[in-house]
Amino acid sequence: MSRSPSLPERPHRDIDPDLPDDERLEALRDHFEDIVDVHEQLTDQLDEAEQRREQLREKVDRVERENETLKSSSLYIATVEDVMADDEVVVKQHGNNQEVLTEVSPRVADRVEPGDRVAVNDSFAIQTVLDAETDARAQSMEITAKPEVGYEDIGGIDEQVREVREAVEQPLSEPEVFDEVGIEPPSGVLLYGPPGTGKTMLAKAVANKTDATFIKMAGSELVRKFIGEGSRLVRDLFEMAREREPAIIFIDEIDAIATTRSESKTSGDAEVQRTMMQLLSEMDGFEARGEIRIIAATNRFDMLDRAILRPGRFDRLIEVPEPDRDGREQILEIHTRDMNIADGVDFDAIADETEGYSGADIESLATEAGMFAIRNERNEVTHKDFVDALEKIEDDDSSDVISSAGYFYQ
Ligand SMILES: Nc1ncnc2c1ncn2[C@@H]1O[C@H](COP(=O)(O)OP(=O)(O)OP(=O)(O)O)[C@@H](O)[C@H]1O
Repeated sequence: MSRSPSLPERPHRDIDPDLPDDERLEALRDHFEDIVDVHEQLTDQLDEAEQRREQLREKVDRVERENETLKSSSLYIATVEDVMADDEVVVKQHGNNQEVLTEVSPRVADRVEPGDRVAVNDSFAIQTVLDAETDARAQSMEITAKPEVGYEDIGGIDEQVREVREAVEQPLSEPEVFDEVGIEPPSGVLLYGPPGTGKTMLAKAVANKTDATFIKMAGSELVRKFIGEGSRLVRDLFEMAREREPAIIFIDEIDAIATTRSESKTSGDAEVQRTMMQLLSEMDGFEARGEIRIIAATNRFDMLDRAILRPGRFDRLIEVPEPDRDGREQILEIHTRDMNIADGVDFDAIADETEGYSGADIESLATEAGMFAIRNERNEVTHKDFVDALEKIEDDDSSDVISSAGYFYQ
């Protein structure tokens, strides 16, 4: 930044009033010349300041224009391959892998390095450098080498457990069975039903049973701001799975990228559509009898784009409903396994009282009952604690604590 020039010294002269007239006149003339001199210097400085102001205004206008372009036009994601002299770089665009020699906006020129992920505009000029890709990958995927959930931890959905084992576990553990019979196992399995009913648990339990890495990604994570980013994440997801075979890919909230869209085709919609197409093409590309299985889940089956349900895609649909009375009792037993339960706790009666509760709601109920025991300085949980917990939950929020009650999903 340039420093503002220092001001000229203020002219000052002591003129003795007792001097003869001609000498006083001479002194005043000198003083006047000093003043003219300073005035000229100040005028020069003012001109310079004005020029600088003009330059700054132009710069502000340019930045504002660039900002507007950045905001208004679609940007594409690319990776920098090579940085050359004269602010030129080679970038490879995600999505089509096109390599282009392009220029960098001077604003970001000194920050661009090979390997960076950048956003480019229609003419491939680099507009901005994005966060490190590793971070984006790490943030959006949950990877567990061996999840600690077993089938015995899941209550009330035995039929769904059986179906998942057949469609996901068996192709991984006994692929030869499918070979011998000469059929392809289902490509993808879609679990649908209200929230908190055990869909994620099911996927984790299969991974545990088959010693497969569990890789979870939420559909909402795949809906990205920049063009090409969602499809890139989908590619990363499958790449990650290939690196860690055997693997179970679990895409939660698949509706975020696979809903039926209205007539309006905004660029955001088109991008979501592209992400879904990338997912389908990755699924088409992998070996049905291979070591990677894919499970998706949704609470909004009604909104799904039917294209994803075609054969070869998510072609095995498994509904995971709210637990029935017996299911609720089983889930209660599972979630109280490690609790110090007093004699006389009547799970049968509690199951009757919890109509509309999901598995997750029942888990909260058990925790709440335990809290009542602690508040009363007991280490045993009594039937009354469960009754108090039920009352508290109903009082706290009769509408949304029982999240799955009346939830529309089909
Ligand atoms: N059937 C069940 N048996 C035992 N526990 C359950 C069951 N369903 C849900 N839970 C409990 O609720 C928690 C949340 O369940 P989970 O994440 O599997 O639900 P989900 O169906 O995937 O929900 P969402 O649709 O909101 O992702 C589990 O960690 C578990 O403690």
